Formats: sequence, C-alpha cells, structure tokens
Amino acid sequence: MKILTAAQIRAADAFTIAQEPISSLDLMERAANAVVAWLTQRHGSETPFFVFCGPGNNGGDGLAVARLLHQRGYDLHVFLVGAGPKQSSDFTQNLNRLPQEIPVTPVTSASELPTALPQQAVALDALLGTGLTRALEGPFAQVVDYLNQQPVPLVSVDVPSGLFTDAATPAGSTVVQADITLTFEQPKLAFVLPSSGPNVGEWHVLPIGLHPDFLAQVTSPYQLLVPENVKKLLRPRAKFSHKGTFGHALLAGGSYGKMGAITMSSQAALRAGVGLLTVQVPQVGYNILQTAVPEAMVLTDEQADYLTQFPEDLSRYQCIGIGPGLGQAEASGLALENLFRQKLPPLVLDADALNLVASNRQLRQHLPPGSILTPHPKEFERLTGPATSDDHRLQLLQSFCAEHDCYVVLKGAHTCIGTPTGDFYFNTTGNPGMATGGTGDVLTGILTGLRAQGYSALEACQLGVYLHGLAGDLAAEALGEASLVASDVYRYLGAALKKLSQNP
Ligand SMILES: NC(=O)C1=CN([C@@H]2O[C@H](COP(=O)(O)OP(=O)(O)OC[C@H]3O[C@@H](n4cnc5c(N)ncnc54)[C@H](OP(=O)(O)O)[C@@H]3O)[C@@H](O)[C@H]2O)[C@@H](O)CC1
Ligand SMILES: [K+]
Repeated sequence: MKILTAAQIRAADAFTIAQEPISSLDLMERAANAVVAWLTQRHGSETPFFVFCGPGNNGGDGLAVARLLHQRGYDLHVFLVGAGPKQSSDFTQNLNRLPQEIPVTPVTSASELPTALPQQAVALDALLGTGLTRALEGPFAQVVDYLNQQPVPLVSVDVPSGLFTDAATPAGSTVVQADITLTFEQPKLAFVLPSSGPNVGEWHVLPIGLHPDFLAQVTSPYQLLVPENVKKLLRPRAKFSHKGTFGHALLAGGSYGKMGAITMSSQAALRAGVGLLTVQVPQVGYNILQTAVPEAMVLTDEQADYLTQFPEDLSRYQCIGIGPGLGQAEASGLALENLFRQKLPPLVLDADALNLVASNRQLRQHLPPGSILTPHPKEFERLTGPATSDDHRLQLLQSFCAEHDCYVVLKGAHTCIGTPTGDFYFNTTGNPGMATGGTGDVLTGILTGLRAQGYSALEACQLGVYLHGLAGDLAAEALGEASLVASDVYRYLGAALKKLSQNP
C-alpha cells in the first residue's frame, strides 16, 4: 500500500471529484460516514461525543460526523476553533446543516472550554488535517494542550492535529496525542516514523473511495507492507518437491556465552522452510547445536570460543547468514575479510557481523552487492554516522543502500526495508513484546531461510519481516506481550505462515 504525501492526497481528492464525478461535499460525507461507522461499532449511544473542529475541511469532517452521530441518537457537543473568514466552503455548508439541538461553542481561548470532559465521553479531534502549514499556536495550541490532558479517549480525524504528515514536525511544537487516528484512504509517512508515530496512537485506514485509477498510477518511494501484497510473494510447496528444492542455508556465528543467538537463528531458518541447514560454530557450540537443533548439520571452527573461519566450499549454499552471537574478535573480522574476497552466494549480515563491518573500512568497501543487512538503529548509525532526525535517517538509509547496492532492514516499531533503488517498505506487524533479546537473531534466521529457498533479496525482506512480526503478534495473543521471548517467535512462525497464506 502506497504512502502518499499531503499534496498527492489533495491531487487524489481533486481527481476523484472530477472523474467519478462527485461533489467535494459528498466526498466529505463519505469520509464522515466511514468515521461514524467505525465509532458506532465501538461506542454505544450512551457515549457523549465532544467534537473539536478547525476552519478547514478537517473541521468540516468533524461537523458532518457530529450531525451523523446526532442522527443515530448520540449526545453531541461541538467546539469551533479558528472559524471565520478562513473557513472552507464545505465547512460552512456542514455548519449550516448542523441540527439546532447540538450545542456549538466558538473557542478563542482555553478558558471557554469545560473544566473537564466527562469520563464516559469520547473527544474527536477535527481541528486540522493534511492542510497544516505551520506549528500550532494561540487557541489551537491551547485546545490541543487541553485535549491532551483529558481523561477520555481522544480520536483524531485523518491526522493528529499539529502533526506534519510528510515533513518533520518542529521540535517542541504542540501536537495532539491521539489514542486512535482514523485516516482516510492512505496512511501517512509520519505514522510510521519513531519521533511522530507515538502521537498517532493506534491507527486505522478508512477507505473513502478515492479514484482507483489515480491510486494505481501515482508513484511513491514509501510503501506499507500489507497482507494482500505480501501474500502474493508466498510460493506454494509443490507435491513432487524434496529437501533439495528448498535450498541449503549456512548460518555462521555463536561464541562462548552467546550460543543461544545462533541456536535461535537456526530454529527460525528451519521454521521458515529451508530444505537443509548447516551451522558453523566454534567448538564450544557443537554439543549445544546438535542437541538443541537436531535438524541442522554442524561444522566446527578450529577455535574453541569464537569463529575464525568459514567453510571452504561455499558453492553448496544458496544463502549465508552471519552474525548472531558472533562476537567481535579480531580473528572473526579477518575471517569476514577473507570471505568477502570470494565468490559468494547471497549474504544476510546481522549483529556483530554489522559491528565488524562498521569498524572496518575494508569490509565496508567490499560488502558483497545484493547483501541483506539487519541493523537496529544503533548498529545502523555505526555504519552510516549519526542521524539527526527521522528524515535524515531515511536519507542515510537511501544513500547507504544505493552506495553498497544492498538491502537494509532497519529494525523498529515499523521496521523499514531500504532498497538499492531508493524504495522504502514499512512493516505493519509486530508488537512491543518483541522488544526482547534474541528476536533479531530469529529474523536473521528467517531471512536466511527464505533467501536460500530462492526468494529474491527484496521478496525475502518483505516476506521475512512481515512474518516475523506476525509470528510475534500471534505469540503475544496467546501469551501476552510481557512474557513473550524470542523463541516464541519462531515457535509461532508456522502459524504465521498459515495465517498469511489463508488471508482472504
Ligand atoms: N483527502 C481527501 O480526499 C479528503 C480529505 N478530507 C479532509 O480534508 C482535510 C484537509 O482539508 P484542508 O486542506 O482544508 O486542510 P485542514 O487540515 O482542514 O486545514 C486547513 C485550514 O487550516 C489553516 N491552517 C493551517 N495550518 C494552521 C495552523 N498551524 N494554525 C491555524 N490554522 C492553520 C489553513 O489556513 P492558512 O492559515 O494556512 O491559510 C486552512 O484554513 C483532510 O485532513 C481530511 O480531514 C475529507 O473531507 C474528504 C476527502
Ligand atoms: K485532526
């Protein structure tokens, strides 16, 4: 699903109005109906709604929602901020359509607001949407501060007011802290970035029938990984297939005290469906691997406690995953240098393999093209230098992927896949329960397992990142977020694969 800029959404809106055709007022009515359908499914008519409207079309949406909720028997209170000469014509028409019984309070300062909203109420933020041109101040900022302090669910229409959708929101500015954001047709970039995402709360995309021709032809480097698209990547397993059909992966890593990491990667590669798995570990890992992962073949290093070599014949492997539990011994770095000089199958690099690459220019310069790197933000900044903002981080991601012709899976609440062509894919699965040691090792195993099966680097990233999060979601559903551990993620990988393949 494409993530569009405010300008592209305005163009989609204009195209739909001209081509469907539909009046802008009727399109607003459609948007309002979508919001009302969502709200009435979750809140009974005993819930009073307090609707805060700005002067533009976001405020117009709020007024239409208020009228439609009133028609369905809800108790409504409307507050207007900034109405006057600037109000849009659809706002004015919806204000005129508002039934007399709904109390309307114009607000020029916070002192005109009720001391506190009743606890059973829901507040609707329809102050400003995609038409925001500057940081909030005056009555807008006061009302937003007030709303952020109310002990009631705060639902933003389209965008939390004060949040810039596709540019950095100025530091320290006042922004609605929404519990829920109901956004129209397409998600916005600010929703998936770490500094603005928390303002959006839980967000839902409500389709409002913007013209499919426009949405099909508009281009965006930013995409969301959604099940409908990810599912298409899955390859069914044919009846006459055998273990050789599904590739042979090599995982290399582990060191004294860190054998769990490579063990979990191994489990995950197998659960991701790889045909054969060989694991290269230091001697200390031999018994551990053979016992914990009997399905894997194990090769041991000359060294007892850390890796100093890779197998000589690499031609039998369709993908090599390196890094989980590796440690940063100098000899391990040298082994990587030697490896990068060879003709190699596709690589997945994680954890200490990334730290070794970050601290060694040689390694960075000889990074094999087409590799997949899976850093968390700190590891990423070790590779690229510090990011000063979310936007800057995306720029660094784009230039790193282009320069090294590689794929970077930048881990986070909405993990972002960067590609050599400058595209970004944001994940939609996963939960805070997965912020626990070892989930990254599981991801490395999944990616290695998929890549070895013949999925392209981009396909493996999209499928792997989505399934990893989905497995975490299924595990959290069964066990709760707090108790979730990394091994739960690979244990639920089968269920995730099944769920994705059955997605309608
Ligand atoms: N996409 C779609 O298809 C559909 C979109 N729809 C809805 O339309 C919304 C976009 O509407 P919109 O363009 O009228 O902009 P909106 O956000 O209401 O604000 C503009 C007004 O605010 C003002 N203003 C700006 N910044 C300000 C500030 N900091 N402090 C104070 N004032 C500020 C600005 O005037 P300015 O002062 O900048 O000249 C102008 O008066 C969108 O989010 C969605 O809800 C649906 O109805 C149906 C279909
Ligand atoms: K809003």
